[in-house]
Amino acid sequence: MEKYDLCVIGAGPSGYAAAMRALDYNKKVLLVEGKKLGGAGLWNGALSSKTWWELSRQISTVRHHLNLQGKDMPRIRFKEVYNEVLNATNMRQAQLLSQIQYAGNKDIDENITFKEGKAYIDTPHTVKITCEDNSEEVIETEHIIIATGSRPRQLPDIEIDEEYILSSDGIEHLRDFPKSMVILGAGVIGCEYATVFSNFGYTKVHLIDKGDRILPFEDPDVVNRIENNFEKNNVLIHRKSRLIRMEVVDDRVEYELEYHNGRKQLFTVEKALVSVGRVPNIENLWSESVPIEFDDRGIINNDTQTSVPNIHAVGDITSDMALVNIGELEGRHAVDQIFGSTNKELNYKNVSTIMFLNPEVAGVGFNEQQLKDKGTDYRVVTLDYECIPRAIARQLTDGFMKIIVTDDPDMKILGMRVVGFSASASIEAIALLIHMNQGIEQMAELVHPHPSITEGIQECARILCGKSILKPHLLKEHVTCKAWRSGEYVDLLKLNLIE
Ligand SMILES: Cc1cc2nc3c(=O)[nH]c(=O)nc-3n(C[C@H](O)[C@H](O)[C@H](O)COP(=O)(O)OP(=O)(O)OC[C@H]3O[C@@H](n4cnc5c(N)ncnc54)[C@H](O)[C@@H]3O)c2cc1C
Ligand SMILES: NC(=O)c1ccc[n+]([C@@H]2O[C@H](COP(=O)([O-])OP(=O)(O)OC[C@H]3O[C@@H](n4cnc5c(N)ncnc54)[C@H](O)[C@@H]3O)[C@@H](O)[C@H]2O)c1
Repeated sequence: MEKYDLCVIGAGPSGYAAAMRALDYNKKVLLVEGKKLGGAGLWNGALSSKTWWELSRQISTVRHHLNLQGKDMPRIRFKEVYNEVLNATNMRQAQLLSQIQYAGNKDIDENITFKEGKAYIDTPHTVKITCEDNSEEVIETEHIIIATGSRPRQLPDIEIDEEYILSSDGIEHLRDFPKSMVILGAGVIGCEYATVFSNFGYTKVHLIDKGDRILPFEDPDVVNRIENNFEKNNVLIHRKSRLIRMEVVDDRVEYELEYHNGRKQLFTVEKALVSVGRVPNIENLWSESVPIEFDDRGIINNDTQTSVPNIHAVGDITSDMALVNIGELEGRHAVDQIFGSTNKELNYKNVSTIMFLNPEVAGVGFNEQQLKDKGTDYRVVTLDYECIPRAIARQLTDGFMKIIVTDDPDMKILGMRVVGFSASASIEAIALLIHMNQGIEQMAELVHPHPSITEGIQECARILCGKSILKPHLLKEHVTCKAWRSGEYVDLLKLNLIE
């Protein structure tokens, strides 16, 4: 029986990051993958959907410029776009694979073996691997990391056939851009694909959520901007209604809504996408002799360690945020816990996120909604992209940024949201300041390159410090500065409290 220091089950971003970190400790590592190296970090997931988004943005921009000149856009074929998506995912997979092949070279100290097959934990120290040809192998290991990820959640009354009613795993089964598509679930995946399909311009998108608004976890000012742009782009957002049924009838998707006033309405579209969250892949993973505790949100763990001391769980298989950066963080942390001497606990307070919408939305730290729920007072400054020279030069002035700080003289940064072009790049500086538990003074004083989007952040910081170049009381349409105190907003500009 082959023996390893560590067996990592699942080669998505979390498992891959864990395996690579174990090499830093000169350990003998086995990485097992049941489907495709890269997991949802690449396939039907993060990289593929972002490539769809980037391509859809380019097409939408070209169409806009051609329209301005009174010219028609040539027809873009689905298959050609799909091939570009495939090139991107293949390119990334080849990189990941080449690292493994190099590290698998027995002549070098670091040693990793990659096996394709379904892993099953027989005992806390033995793992059975079943290959596609049904051959089986059992290996022995000191430690195990479970990184088997998640899959789309299904609803009991709606059958996903991946032909007419799709999950996010089925987008690539499409043969052409559908003329119409309803998206059920207006969370991150639903809104990102609504953006992609409406950007390409061939699909009339309908959007439904069980909540009162799209992206229910985001602040209303952010959501309003995204909703307005959806509607400008011909997306139909169903409001004040609930879905009664959805089924395939005569090769089309029929769905019925009931509105708050009791009225019912029937719609027919070509395709449907169901994006109502994801569920952890915990089935058929361990035997009864391995008492791993779990609930319907995933494997229960303490700082990645499961109820079986030599078995850790990381990434989407746990109930923490389902993101590539979180999976990688957890994968690396688990290895440090196992082989290192760290006693630092994982910290999710300062996670940067980005949603690929129209425009993109980046965030770090708390939003206003979360702080209000916690009962925390704060100050918040917002600045329109129309005040940022780089955005003007790019003619992408649709957006705004807001910085949220503590409501005291220290003005420690609590969070930030940026809605607009290059949003993700601009939050990094703020993420660092939060990490360092710093106030905004540093940001106000730095010399930023010009023209850059980060100059907008600098101006926000200066507004809060009362020393801005753009005087907020003279630019009231583009700048707000207020405090949330004891359950209501106080306008800091009106009261002249900051200048
Ligand atoms: C459409 C979509 C878009 C997304 N966009 C983003 C984004 O922009 N940014 C972001 O940060 N996150 C994004 N995510 C989330 C991100 O993809 C996941 O959080 C991330 O992939 C989780 O990584 P993981 O390694 O934990 O799991 P996965 O990526 O799901 O990988 C798990 C792997 O384990 C394998 N496996 C399962 N069971 C077994 C077994 N028994 N034996 C062997 N192997 C097994 C699976 O085949 C899979 O390859 C997106 C997700 C989706 C679906
Ligand atoms: N850019 C990114 O970082 C990115 C992109 C895509 C996915 N992801 C990750 O993948 C995860 C899963 O994405 P998701 O969009 O599937 O989940 P989600 O939790 O973001 O959204 C699910 C949506 O479905 C709605 N919903 C649930 N049940 C419903 C029902 N019966 N009828 C109608 N609506 C219903 C919810 O109200 C919610 O708005 C995300 O939480 C995120 O962690 C991240």
